[in-house]
Amino acid sequence: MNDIKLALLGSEGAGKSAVLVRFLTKRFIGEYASNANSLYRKRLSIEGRLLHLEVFDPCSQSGESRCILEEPVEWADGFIVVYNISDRTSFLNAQNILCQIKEARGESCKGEMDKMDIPICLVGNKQDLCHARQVFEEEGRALAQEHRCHFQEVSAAEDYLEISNLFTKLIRHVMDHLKYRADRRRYSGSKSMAKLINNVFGKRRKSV
Ligand SMILES: Nc1nc2c(ncn2[C@@H]2O[C@H](COP(=O)(O)OP(=O)(O)OP(=O)(O)O)[C@@H](O)[C@H]2O)c(=O)[nH]1
Repeated sequence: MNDIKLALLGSEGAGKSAVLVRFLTKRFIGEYASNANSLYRKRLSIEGRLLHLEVFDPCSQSGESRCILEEPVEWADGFIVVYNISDRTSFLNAQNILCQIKEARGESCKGEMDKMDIPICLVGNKQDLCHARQVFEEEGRALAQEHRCHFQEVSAAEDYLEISNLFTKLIRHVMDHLKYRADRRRYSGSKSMAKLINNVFGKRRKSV
């Protein structure tokens, strides 16, 4: 069984827990405990493969500080960065978080990236509050393009299908990313083994 680890990041009140609870239970409760870090587990099957999903929903009550990010960025295979479309500050914070993920993973914020990008989905939540919109959908899409990540506007209060689809898309990307990294490790491992064999036996073979 494959283990997939996701982390939800974003400003306080952006709706991280609401998005996650919607995905896990199909429900919108309205109020969510936000004074502790939570780790949710779910078993699911994608493309016939049984997966063990873990999602980290960090407590963000202590503000927008960098230290909240450090643990989940190290731990997670993929990220859901949530902002509230009716709160521009949360969008600016999402922008910072995207940069911090890239920096922590050793990639420049906007520069050329690896062929296989870090699996991230930027989510503009609270789409039902479009009368109070402070962030245009195009801005979210442009930010996602700049960081080469998925993008989706949703309403945890009203949608299930879009939220479920975005999780599925991200999990598929994580599966591809993990496979890509494992293949690269295997390839560089066999390359250094070939080099070692060459170093040990290569010269002797020449002199025979
Ligand atoms: N109208 C509307 N309200 C939402 C939506 N999603 C979440 N909320 C409300 O926004 C508030 C914050 O939601 P949470 O899910 O607790 O947000 P959070 O990002 O987990 O917050 P912290 O745990 O404090 O970081 C709650 O009152 C939710 O009911 C949405 O899609 N639409």
